[in-house]
Amino acid sequence: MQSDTLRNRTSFNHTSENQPKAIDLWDAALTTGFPAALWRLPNQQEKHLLVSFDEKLPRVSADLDELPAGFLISPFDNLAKNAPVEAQLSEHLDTSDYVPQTLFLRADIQAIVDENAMFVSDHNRQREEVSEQARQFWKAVRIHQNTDKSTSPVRATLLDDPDAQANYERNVAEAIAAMQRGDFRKVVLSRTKQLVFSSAPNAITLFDKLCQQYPTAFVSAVSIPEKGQIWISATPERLVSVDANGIFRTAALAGTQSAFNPDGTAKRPPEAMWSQKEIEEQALVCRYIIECFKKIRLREYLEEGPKSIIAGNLMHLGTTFTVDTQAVRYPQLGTVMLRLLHPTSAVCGMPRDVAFDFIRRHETHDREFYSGFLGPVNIDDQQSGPASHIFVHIRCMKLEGKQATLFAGAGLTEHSNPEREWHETDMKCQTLLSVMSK
Ligand SMILES: C=C(O[C@@H]1C=C(C(=O)O)C=C[C@H]1O)C(=O)O
Repeated sequence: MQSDTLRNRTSFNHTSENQPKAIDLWDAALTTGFPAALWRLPNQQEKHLLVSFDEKLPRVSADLDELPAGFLISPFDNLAKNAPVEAQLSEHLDTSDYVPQTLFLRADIQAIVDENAMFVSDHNRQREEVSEQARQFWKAVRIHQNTDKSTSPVRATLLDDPDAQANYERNVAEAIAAMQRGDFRKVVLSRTKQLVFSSAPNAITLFDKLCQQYPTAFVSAVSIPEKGQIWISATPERLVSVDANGIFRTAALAGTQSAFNPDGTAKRPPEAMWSQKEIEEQALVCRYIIECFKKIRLREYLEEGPKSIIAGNLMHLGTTFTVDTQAVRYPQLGTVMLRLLHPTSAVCGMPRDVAFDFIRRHETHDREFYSGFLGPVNIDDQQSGPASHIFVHIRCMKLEGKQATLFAGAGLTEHSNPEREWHETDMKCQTLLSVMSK
């Protein structure tokens, strides 16, 4: 197969011999050093894969209206490194001193994989511009197609940090004291957990297991060769979506409990009991979203919830907000809300700037892409037109060869209990850990 034969959309039937599979495209991207993203939207079967021919990814501002088809991944702190926190969080940030940190993987090759076939299209900018990259890439695909993929199972070992719990609980206690003094109302403190594998695991295998185990999550694997990292996640939290019909969606998710009863049976969401602390915590996220709508004087939103929502091994309280951008004549709503919403109080706190500063002073790890956002932008699926689906990057891990770092946080209010919050972050780590022992 020559790249020349791949104009716009080519379909490969999995049943015919010697056709590449998604794993061949993914492995070829890894060996040629091209960035790649693999994802599956909530409640969908089809999987998507894209490969970008930019070895160093462009840093962009997350403008859903301007960007071509691709995939965004933003760190938690996605603002100017050189601007003070107050300036960064101000709505009036002068964008001329602003160095965007959001990475953009342009869809130079895009594949949609469903049960029977794979459809590949190339969005080559100027064909000549990337013809050498395309040649290298398809050559690598052919090599991978003919490579035996049977690998021995990889074992994951948790690296114990004996001080981690005490350090986390001390920070939580300080946050509670600050909130009792009235310094702020909510903050999300996170921690990490380190793992080492017996050999570098294949991200696609983990991705497939996550897709199977969490049908309602946004599951993704993003390879960023310039950082030597692959980020893998199964997040339940939608930040901003604008579908092919111009329907905007966002959600307020907070409050956490196990989705199982102590006897191991699954809880029924409508019967879940929530404490006042959790109800307030989630209400703060709703209020934050409504404040963002108020800033742009948008009143025509549909609010549904809060309802108990299953997210794998956990249950959360969630409220969804929907706007018909065509009816309200606000086509840029997705871009504007993305800018206003991130970081929401589901991952930062309230008031946002004070919570952001508290996190910066207390967390000893860099959150990097954890609690940032990620997702496809202006990507066409098989039926409708282009759509963008951006999610909050939680329930995630960073893979660097054989090493993995899991990230998890818990929303704190003045009524929090440090030990319980630690336990909550442990349950959140289980979302990914549970597929690694299988
Ligand atoms: C911060 C995380 O999750 C967020 C915090 C929650 C909470 O504090 O109850 C619940 C869902 C998410 O909005 C995480 O998973 O790391």
